[in-house]
Amino acid sequence: MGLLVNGEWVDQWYDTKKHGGEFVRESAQLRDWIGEAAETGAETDGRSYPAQADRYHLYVSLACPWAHRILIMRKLKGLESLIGASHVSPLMLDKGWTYDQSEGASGDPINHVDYHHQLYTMTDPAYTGRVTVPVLWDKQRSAIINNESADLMRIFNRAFDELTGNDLDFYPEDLRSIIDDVNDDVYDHINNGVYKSGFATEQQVYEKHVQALFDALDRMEKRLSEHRYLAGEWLTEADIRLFTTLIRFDAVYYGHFKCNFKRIEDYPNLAHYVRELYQWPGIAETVNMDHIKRHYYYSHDTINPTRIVPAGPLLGLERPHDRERLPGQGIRRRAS
Ligand SMILES: N[C@@H](CCC(=O)N[C@@H](CS)C(=O)NCC(=O)O)C(=O)O
Repeated sequence: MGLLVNGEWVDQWYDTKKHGGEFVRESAQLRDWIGEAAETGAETDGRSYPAQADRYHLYVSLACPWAHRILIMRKLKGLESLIGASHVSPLMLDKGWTYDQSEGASGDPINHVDYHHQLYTMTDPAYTGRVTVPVLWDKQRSAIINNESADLMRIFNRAFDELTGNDLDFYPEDLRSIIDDVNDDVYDHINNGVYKSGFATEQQVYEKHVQALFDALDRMEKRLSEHRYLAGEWLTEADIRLFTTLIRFDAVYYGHFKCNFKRIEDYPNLAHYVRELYQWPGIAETVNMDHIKRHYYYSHDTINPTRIVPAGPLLGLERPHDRERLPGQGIRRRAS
């Protein structure tokens, strides 16, 4: 694993020493938009490009929780025929993410690159920073349009609606303040909290983040004991953002990242909630447990030097759930 420095690839693990043993996530740098940013609730000073069929291409990892959000949005917003997708190999080693088909990648039919970092240097030959998935690629300009999953969710939620006729709204205006509050808590303490726990290189830093993670899981458990979904009766982007961490939790974060006060299976509401979302039409097809487990256990050799990938656990995600006991209305439609 590494990063680009002035357009040159440097093989280097996260520098936690610089921050007293803390993993500090770098902000995404490429933040252009598609369609009207204001309509999606976004504030951006990036440029905006038009929504067009077959102009954009998504590059993801099937292992990555941030990329997974976008695959779910692409599926539920009916964008698969308009926006193609390629996935990297689950093994992220000295050259970073690769499109090596012999290692489980899809290959790259658009730019024919071997390494994901080449997409960044095609965009900016002097790029300095981490090379992350997901990215949305503009085939017309041969450049990355945006590499921040939170932005891409909002773009997919709105920009292509006139082309697809899909008016499902995962960020309804009247629920935005609740969604924003939940997102802040979930992002800092859960989505990023598992990484801050797992990548910590000092005992007290790990303990601080793992405690904050489980305090936040307790808050979500309580919220979901009263409401079918995080923002109430409607399934929103907040649920998708929590789901991609929960679905990886018992298989990866509990063991590999030492987030082990409890499993998700031990929380009655979270356990049933994750099953409801997994069983939501289209979502199970976006979950690839083989890539998820192989990526983390094989790529992070500082944490797991033997690279043995655990055989279990058996997750039983197809088991029935009890979420119908709470009132739910599904996904909001923009017109309603
Ligand atoms: N802010 C980004 C973060 C994405 C991210 O960190 N992706 C990970 C994979 S799960 C990655 O590509 N990491 C490579 C690295 O940090 O070098 C987003 O949400 O889109």
